[in-house]
Amino acid sequence: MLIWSTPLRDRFRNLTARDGVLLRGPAGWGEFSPFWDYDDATCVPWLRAAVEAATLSFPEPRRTSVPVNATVPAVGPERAAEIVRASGCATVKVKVAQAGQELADDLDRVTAVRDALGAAGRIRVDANAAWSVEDALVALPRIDRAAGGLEYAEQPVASVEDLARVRRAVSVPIAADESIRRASDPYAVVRAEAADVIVVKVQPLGGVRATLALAEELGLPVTVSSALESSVGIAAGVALAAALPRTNAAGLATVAMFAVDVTTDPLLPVDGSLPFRRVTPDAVPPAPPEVDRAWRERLDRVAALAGIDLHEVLA
Ligand SMILES: O=C(O)CCC(=O)C1=CC=C[C@@H](O)[C@@H]1C(=O)O
Ligand SMILES: [Mg+2]
Repeated sequence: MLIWSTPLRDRFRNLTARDGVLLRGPAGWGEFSPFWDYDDATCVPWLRAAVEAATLSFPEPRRTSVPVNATVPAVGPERAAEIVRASGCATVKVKVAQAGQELADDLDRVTAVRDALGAAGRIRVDANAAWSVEDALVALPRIDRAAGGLEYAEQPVASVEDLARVRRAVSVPIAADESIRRASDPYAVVRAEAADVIVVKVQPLGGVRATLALAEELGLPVTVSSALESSVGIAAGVALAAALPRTNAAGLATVAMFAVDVTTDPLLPVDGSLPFRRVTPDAVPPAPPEVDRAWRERLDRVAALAGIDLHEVLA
């Protein structure tokens, strides 16, 4: 077992650092890295995903690489343009509706992204459920104009009912993220016709196979996205995107946000794509002792809750 920790280059999801556990099993390495604000029960599918990656091979890929989006946190316009240019990606996801910021900040950021990206690239935004319906109806048409057309808006509002309301009222396509990965009933999005696209993530949805099955049942166009994993976890996201019949540009270029990765051969985009491959952690940035201890205790608690004997599974 390896425990890693890295600072982030820019604040993201109110985080300035990211850490997690890497587990080695007969098939390779798996990652367990639920965010610290998740309780133990919520972490059970995250552990199942790690165990799957460590014990089973990835499903047969339909493609050897997957296109990815650059991810722009709620930074100022100059930094946003710099991230876009450095990424080489033709699709960019921009965070909007950050607490403490104004719509003007979102418009400046999105305008800078369009300038840096050029006319041909796609721009999507993610509000992480921060708007009310009223806010979304004001903000989305203005951001759509500043972007010169949005591919879609991810989780503009929190509830499935409100997503459906916003979707009916604006011309911008709507993607559901939290309404899929944090929901007890991901099918509610389909029943309510609340989204044009679903965003899926391997760890919160319990692994590559479980997520493939869910995506097939939901039947909507899919964007695979990361949970801000190290390259080990990102490899499982690439495996999912590579196995899907069709996929939008995936939100898997997030190792670029890390100051340090766990490998000397990180999964960073080349010409806007990531290759399908396993990752071996050969340069793990160690966690401070208290973080290391907290992960070991958390892993034990979640494994007990999940009924998983890690010694047996990973041996
Ligand atoms: O999708 C991307 O471009 C990057 C990943 C990403 O945005 C996220 C990763 C981890 C946690 C989430 O808050 C966030 C998201 O909301 O999609
Ligand atoms: Mg999201």
